[in-house]
Amino acid sequence: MKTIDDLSKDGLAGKRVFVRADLNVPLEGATITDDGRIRAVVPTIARLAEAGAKVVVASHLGRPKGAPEERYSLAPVASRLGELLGKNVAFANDTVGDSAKATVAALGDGEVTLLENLRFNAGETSKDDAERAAFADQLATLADVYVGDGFGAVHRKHASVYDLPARLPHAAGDLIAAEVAVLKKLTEDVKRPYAVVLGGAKVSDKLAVIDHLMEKADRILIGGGMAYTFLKAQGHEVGTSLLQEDQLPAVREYLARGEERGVEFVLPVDVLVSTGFPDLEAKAPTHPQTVAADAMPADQGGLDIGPKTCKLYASKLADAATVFWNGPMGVFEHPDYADGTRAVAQALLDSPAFSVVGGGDSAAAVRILGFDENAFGHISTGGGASLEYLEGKTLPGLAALED
Ligand SMILES: Nc1ncnc2c1ncn2[C@@H]1O[C@H](COP(=O)(O)OP(=O)(O)O)[C@@H](O)[C@H]1O
Ligand SMILES: O=C(OP(=O)(O)O)[C@H](O)COP(=O)(O)O
Repeated sequence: MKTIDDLSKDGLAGKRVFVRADLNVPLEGATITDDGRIRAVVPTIARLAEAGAKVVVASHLGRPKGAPEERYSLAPVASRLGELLGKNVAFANDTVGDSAKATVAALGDGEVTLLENLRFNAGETSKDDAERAAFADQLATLADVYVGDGFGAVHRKHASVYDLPARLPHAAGDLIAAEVAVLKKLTEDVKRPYAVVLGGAKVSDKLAVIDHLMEKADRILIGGGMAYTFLKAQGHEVGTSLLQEDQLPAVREYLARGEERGVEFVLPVDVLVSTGFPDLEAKAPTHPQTVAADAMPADQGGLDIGPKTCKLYASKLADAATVFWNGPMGVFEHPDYADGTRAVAQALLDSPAFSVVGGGDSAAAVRILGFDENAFGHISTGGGASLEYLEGKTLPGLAALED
């Protein structure tokens, strides 16, 4: 992959450089609750601006369905990016429309603009090659050079990630280069025992990587929204919990294969349950009950791992030499359901293991719960992206940056 150093050889002053970042940060209303993903790409943007480039930054936020939705606007991110860069960031309130064209045309050398959410355009995520290509053609008119630095989205075959770099001279940004350097080590020389902790809410995406992880990991600990498909596969009631019904046969097969191959699956022994989903903005107390994982009431859902599970998971991480963790153990955004995630983070710090924490929300959780991010081996900005990288897959957004 070419780097910014390679691009710099031809000079960047006066060139419009499109930076595909992952600025998909957690928001409560218009308040950014963790700006880690913005800080992670600031060095790349600052460096390009210092070289005199006209920097056009673009990202997705959340999962809007191809049309504008106010709650997924990147406007709050433009302000924060400006504060972190120490310079004004002009915000274009569309992606390839009049506002974007005018804002980019008005950029002076060394100035920065942020475009509105790429996913407000159906072409960004379309499975139809021609539709994606048409959107990439429109994006290409806004730039002379492409820098891919949205590591968290490199596993997505999306127009700005995959199709656009084919249309412009391109290189990897400093964040992608740094992420790949660390994760590459985990694919080559992993010290054992190797434990993987999986949780979070993107259950279908992440269940798919377990097949391969079983070839690599000695132990797989399951929490968060992932846990209930496993508990159900074992025949337990999971009430109103997140459940990937169509994956039950696959999960049963994983459990059977794990037993055969000596890969240990560690599942919750107790969980916190409640009726309904907690209000993450008001954060009013919800009085959850702790129940055994095989005795969940049919009218309630699991929102965190329980105290016995926290102890069990800490013991399974204490003697690991390498740990990869993606996905919070519960709905950590609400204080009633943050203890499981806190316990796993603490267990990683107490363990001598080299620990990699990956994922927008996992990384945010570690910081929001007050842990020192520098105390972990590596905090990756990508969850699905790092899991698929570890799987050995060709990631569209990395392949597109190759020469
Ligand atoms: N039991 C659960 N039920 C519903 N959502 C959950 C549960 N456990 C965790 N979550 C949610 O998972 C989300 C993060 O999932 P995900 O996006 O997969 O992680 P990451 O961004 O780290 O890859 C958090 O917003 C958290 O509230
Ligand atoms: O948050 C992200 O991924 P992650 O939750 O796996 O870390 C990325 O921004 C990708 O978002 P997507 O999973 O909606 O494509």
